[in-house]
Amino acid sequence: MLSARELTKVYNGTPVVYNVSFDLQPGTVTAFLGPNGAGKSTTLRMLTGLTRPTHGQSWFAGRHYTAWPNPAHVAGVLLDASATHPGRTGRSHLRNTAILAGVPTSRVDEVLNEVGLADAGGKKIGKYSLGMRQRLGLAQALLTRPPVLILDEPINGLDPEGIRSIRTLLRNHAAAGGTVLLSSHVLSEVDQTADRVLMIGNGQIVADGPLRELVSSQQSVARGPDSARLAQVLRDAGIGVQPTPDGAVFANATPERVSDVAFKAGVQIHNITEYQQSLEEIFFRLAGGQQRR
Ligand SMILES: Nc1ncnc2c1ncn2[C@@H]1O[C@H](COP(=O)(O)OP(=O)(O)OP(=O)(O)O)[C@@H](O)[C@H]1O
Repeated sequence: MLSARELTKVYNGTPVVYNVSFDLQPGTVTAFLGPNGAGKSTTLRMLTGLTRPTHGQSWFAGRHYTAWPNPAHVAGVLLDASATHPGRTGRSHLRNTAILAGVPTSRVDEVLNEVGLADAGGKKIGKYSLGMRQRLGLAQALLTRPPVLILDEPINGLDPEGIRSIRTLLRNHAAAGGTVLLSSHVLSEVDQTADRVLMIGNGQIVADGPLRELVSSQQSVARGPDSARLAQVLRDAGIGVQPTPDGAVFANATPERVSDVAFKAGVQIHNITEYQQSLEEIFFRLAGGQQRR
């Protein structure tokens, strides 16, 4: 299990990460979501010992990352995909990393294959596209077959096929009992990948929960033969309503409440569904309104 307690980082008197706590369980993919500058990278750097917290602690299976004799075997980390020598080939970069981590070099071709770089292993990293560098960073993180993956924006720069293959890879890692924490500032990137979302805004966790719970709303979209009458009876019951462009009624109440009110007023409803908030809407509701400390 990966745990963080009250992780806080203060730069020049300003907290850029404040009181961030979570526990991540094996078998799960967690997305760490927030806009640019929200504090995602700083948190990941604190977890992996690259930045010293001003306050708070974190543990991988009971010990801080850097307290493990060979941390690369505890967690595979991708923090900055550009931190590689451009004159080396992808394969030679991974071979060096494998030797340092005590991994047989036969693993290098395996992992190049896993991330879809089998044909590019002999090419100089300087000639790699951003997406290829992301894949190489991921290959490096996977080299030791670590139980935990900590990935900063791993999907950034990938084409749709790349996104699909990384999603599958991360889901498979979790299905095999691994723990994945990936950051992103693009909500749609993680909506088919993550079981759980930790949203961070201005350095603080603003939401934490399964994706399904975060997207559920207390709002409905109802359709009936007489939308104007339906809207009127809902309004009379104190429910905020709005017509939708396609002739339905958007109501600020659960489908159960809307159905009850309409039934009592004798107004027909043909179809009613809970309104599904997009991740963008949730994010801006929760994080967008936060004031900087
Ligand atoms: N070494 C540093 N010194 C001073 N301020 C820093 C330092 N590192 C990060 N910051 C500031 O901390 C805040 C959080 O940055 P961080 O990189 O953690 O955000 P992020 O959510 O990862 O954003 P991005 O998606 O842009 O990488 C930003 O305002 C950033 O300018």
